[in-house]
Amino acid sequence: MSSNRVFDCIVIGAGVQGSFTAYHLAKGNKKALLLEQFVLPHSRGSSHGQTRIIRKAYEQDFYTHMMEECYELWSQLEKEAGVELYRKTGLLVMGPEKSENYQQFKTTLQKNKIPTVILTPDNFSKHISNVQLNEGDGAIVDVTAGILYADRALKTVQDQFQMLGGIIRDKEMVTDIKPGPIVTVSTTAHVYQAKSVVITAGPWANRLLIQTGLQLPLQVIKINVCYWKVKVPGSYDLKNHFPCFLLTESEESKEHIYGLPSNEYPEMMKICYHMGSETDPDNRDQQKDRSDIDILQRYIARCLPGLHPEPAVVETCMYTLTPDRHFVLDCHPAYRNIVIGAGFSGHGFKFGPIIGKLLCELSLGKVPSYDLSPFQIKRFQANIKSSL
Ligand SMILES: Cc1cc2nc3c(=O)[nH]c(=O)nc-3n(C[C@H](O)[C@H](O)[C@H](O)COP(=O)(O)OP(=O)(O)OC[C@H]3O[C@@H](n4cnc5c(N)ncnc54)[C@H](O)[C@@H]3O)c2cc1C
Ligand SMILES: O=C(O)[C@@H]1CCCCN1
Repeated sequence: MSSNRVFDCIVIGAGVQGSFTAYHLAKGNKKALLLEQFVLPHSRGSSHGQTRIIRKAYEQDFYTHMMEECYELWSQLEKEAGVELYRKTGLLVMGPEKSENYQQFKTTLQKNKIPTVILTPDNFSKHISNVQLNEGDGAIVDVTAGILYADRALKTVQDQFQMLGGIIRDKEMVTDIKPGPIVTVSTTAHVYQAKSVVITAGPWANRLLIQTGLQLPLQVIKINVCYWKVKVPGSYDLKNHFPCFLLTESEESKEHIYGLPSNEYPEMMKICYHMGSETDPDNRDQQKDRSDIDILQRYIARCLPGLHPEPAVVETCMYTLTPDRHFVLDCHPAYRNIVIGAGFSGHGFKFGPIIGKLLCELSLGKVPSYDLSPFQIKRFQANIKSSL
């Protein structure tokens, strides 16, 4: 095989996780190829759109710990590329004061000494206008949180990868993976070989993994990304320091509702429901369920009086959920040189730089920088399908 088809590592899928993995490989002077089935940039996976939330507020300590370094890596990338990717806004976490989930957020923030502000029903409206705090709800602000400019971040990391000598081939769908000490990867255009392969295929992960005899318990869901028009200009604006928010549960639902200050479209706030209906990633537009939008409408009419309770714009994105909502970051159980990054369960974007670093370490056979036991495949033992 000609040397321009032979690599140290091939990364399959140029979403946020694959792009950061490729970038870390190139930074470590590895010859890396990043393959993408669609023409870049595209909006058919999980990493498109202008914004994502970045936060240290989490229910589990291990995510908060990873975010400490991750903030530094985002900032390094900003400096390296001379591009602004993060804007601090704070994240207002609200939820029934006595509920387990709200208490987990609060405890993790406080235990890890993350800068916070606690709001009480008495001083809430002095700090946050145009939001009705549910009766019995607590409110705590993760001051470190903010917005990541997602599309810009994706382009930046792909550009940096190429500047470091990395190769991206888009419009090349991987059609076959042949495991072995040297892995052979066939696409719709060529055949390549590499010492290791990283699969970061988002909602299509199981489609690729089946070729290696493995199926993970992943569920792909469609998210309606809704933008709501403000009644009074400026009232939920980034410029007026309106924060991101996350509601752990409400009268309307046990699932999170979350929002970002108006930014991408003038005077529209992005508010979404952290759940959706199962979909086939190639036919996601056929999934027309809008019960999530009904839940949002009811909440907005009740608690966000400055918004019209009708979505003005609805876009589409997908989550790939694991049963416990924790990521999969592991080597293939039968082939140690095939590494899997999957199941980011609707909260993986902010971790891109650290996930890229970890997947790169796994692909090089190095000891990973963090304890990856929460992310191992063997936790699914009971519901894993394998023909191995
Ligand atoms: C509405 C919404 C809001 C979110 N909000 C947040 C947030 O606020 N904060 C946060 O941290 N995270 C958030 N997330 C989650 C985050 O965006 C995802 O976890 C992350 O984008 C997943 O990235 P990925 O690289 O795994 O998947 P993807 O972006 O889907 O990338 C996978 C890529 O693999 C390619 N591919 C698949 N199969 C093949 C093949 N056979 N050959 C070649 N290429 C292939 C696909 O085309 C795709 O480009 C949100 C997600 C959604 C949908
Ligand atoms: O990862 C995040 O920060 C958001 C929180 C709410 C649900 C969607 N993802």
